[in-house]
Amino acid sequence: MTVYGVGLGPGDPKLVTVKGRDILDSVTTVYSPGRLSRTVARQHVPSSRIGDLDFPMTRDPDKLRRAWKDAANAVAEKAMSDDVAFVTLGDPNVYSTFGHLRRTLSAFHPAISVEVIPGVSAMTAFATALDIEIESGTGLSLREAANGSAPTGPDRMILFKVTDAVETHEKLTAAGYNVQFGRRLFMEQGETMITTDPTEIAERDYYTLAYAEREGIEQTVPTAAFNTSSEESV
Ligand SMILES: C[C@@]1(CC(=O)O)C2=NC(=C\c3[nH]c(c(CCC(=O)O)c3CC(=O)O)Cc3[nH]c(c(CC(=O)O)c3CCC(=O)O)/C=C3\N/C(=C\2)[C@@H](CCC(=O)O)[C@]3(C)CC(=O)O)/[C@H]1CCC(=O)O
Ligand SMILES: C[S@@+](CC[C@H](N)C(=O)[O-])C[C@H]1O[C@@H](n2cnc3c(N)ncnc32)[C@H](O)[C@@H]1O
Repeated sequence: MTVYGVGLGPGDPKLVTVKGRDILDSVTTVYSPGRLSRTVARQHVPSSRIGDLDFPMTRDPDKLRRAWKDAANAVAEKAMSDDVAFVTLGDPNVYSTFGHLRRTLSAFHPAISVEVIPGVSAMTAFATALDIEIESGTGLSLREAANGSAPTGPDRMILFKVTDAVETHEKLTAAGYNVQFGRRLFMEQGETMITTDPTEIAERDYYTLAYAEREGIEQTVPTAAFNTSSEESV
């Protein structure tokens, strides 16, 4: 049988894909790595079909390996007879626990088939919330910026896990970036926030992103000229 990795999108149950919802309807058990993804899954699945697994949020490699072996064993046992799903917020292949599950299954249970249903990642939800466009010809890098860190280099970056917005902002502006923050985007749990002022989101909240754009970069797409030309609109 199959283990489906289902991306739930940023949090709004209506942003779950039709295919993702069909899979959630069809499987016998839906596993989730945390409270928020479980809450979203619960909008589509009765609690009797939600599975129970324990995931430590730690950097300790021994603890992580032990927990993932236990989790993969439990999922694999169920998947001997049934199709099951493992949900994640956003997309399963973007900075997600699903990678751990897939690697552990392939190491210890190679016969189990795994299929991924993509989801609306926080990064595309963020572009929409900010009303920015990743124009043709431009690059965009994904980075992490936990605990006040501030990666630099690329012209445009989306930073995940911004847990100290004030310190990250200070470092990025010193390095020549303009920064915007987004918190709890397209989620029903908590208030959505978009701001350029890090003091408004000084309190730690894991569900925070930053968009950093190097000052002075130019738009190169042909239609950008319409914003400055004297051509008449109709
Ligand atoms: C250790 C730490 C370091 C760090 O962030 O680097 C870390 N998470 C931390 C905190 C934390 N995590 C979460 C909350 C909110 C709780 C709440 O409020 O409900 C808080 C609390 C807080 O921030 O206070 C929720 C959460 N996180 C992930 C998912 C699942 C998913 O999305 O798949 C969900 C549930 C989402 C849902 O509901 O489903 C996923 C990941 N978290 C990881 C690491 C990676 C795993 C380890 C590894 O692979 O090495 C991994 C796999 C990937 C990654 O994040 O790269 C840091 C420790 C604190 C510190 O010491 O600073
Ligand atoms: C472990 S990563 C999971 C990313 C997810 N797989 C995705 O594709 O969006 C968790 C980070 O994603 C970001 N994130 C996920 N959902 C979010 C949301 N609705 N609003 C703001 N940030 C979000 C936060 O930066 C959070 O620290």
